[in-house]
Amino acid sequence: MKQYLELLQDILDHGVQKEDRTGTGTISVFGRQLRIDLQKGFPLLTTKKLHTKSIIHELLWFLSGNTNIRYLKEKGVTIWDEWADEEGNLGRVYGAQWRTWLGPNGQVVDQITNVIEQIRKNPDSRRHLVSAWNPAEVDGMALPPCHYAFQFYVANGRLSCLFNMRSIDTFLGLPFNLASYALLTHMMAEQCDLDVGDLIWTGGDVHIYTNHLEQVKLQLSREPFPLPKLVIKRKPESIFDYQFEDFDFEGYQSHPGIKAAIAI
Ligand SMILES: Nc1nc(=O)c2c([nH]1)NC[C@@H]1CN(c3ccc(C(=O)N[C@@H](CCC(=O)O)C(=O)O)cc3)CN21
Ligand SMILES: O=c1ccn([C@H]2C[C@H](O)[C@@H](COP(=O)(O)O)O2)c(=O)[nH]1
Repeated sequence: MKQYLELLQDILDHGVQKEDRTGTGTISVFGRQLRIDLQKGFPLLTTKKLHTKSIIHELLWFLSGNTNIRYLKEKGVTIWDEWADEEGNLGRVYGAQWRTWLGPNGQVVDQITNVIEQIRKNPDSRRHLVSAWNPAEVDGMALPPCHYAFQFYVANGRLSCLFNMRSIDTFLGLPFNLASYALLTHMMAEQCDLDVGDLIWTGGDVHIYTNHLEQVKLQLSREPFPLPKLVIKRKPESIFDYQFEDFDFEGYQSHPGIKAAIAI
């Protein structure tokens, strides 16, 4: 994850001060890309301890199509609490767009099922795309999608994934997002009988909140450990049947966690 640490340094070196919606203040750069070879290990940060439980449950929750935080709360995951209403609803965020995109004539589009079917049947297609950015529904969401679209690509028996983010909380959010899409790529690859290839991240407004600067410097002072290996213990019937217990990050060695306030 040298690339991630280089990105933090890049923002420190080139970022401009920018006010933001949350009133916290950021330093920000515009337009960056990271490329991670998933054959070389699982991209879980080692320069601070990451809460893998939150990452796995959030992804399973997206895949289930659910947009109420009840499931997360039951699992002890609190990362979406601040954005939910009194009933726990977030509006038609990620899960709803991935699984039940609503078409003009009342049709319901399951983008995840469709993309898997297409990867299997027509691997060379250049249309393996899932979009969470639904302009007609953005106003009803607690937070418009930050990771708004992703695309798969098959070559030499390997599945690669490119995901796009419009706005990136580089210290708190991005380590979660990288691990989440890496996990999704491994699951999709297993379901399509492919190996994993590259994970490519593209970012628009890539920022560090000004109240994360000390934490960033601490992280940059640490020496990374070797990356862990993801073990998926079984191959379920479908992408929707994975359970938390199916995943193990073998050999995950990290520096201690670093506390930071989330900008709301
Ligand atoms: N400002 C901001 N940054 C984000 O990354 C973000 C949002 N807002 N809003 C929506 C979701 C929620 N996400 C979050 C929310 C909290 C943590 C966080 O506090 N992480 C702690 C551990 C918390 C835990 O897992 O229980 C960390 O140290 O990584 C991370 C991502 C990602 N997204
Ligand atoms: O998965 C996520 C979700 C959110 N973020 C960050 C990016 C921004 O710091 C905020 C969203 O604020 P906007 O004003 O809507 O851009 O949340 C993230 O990094 N990853």
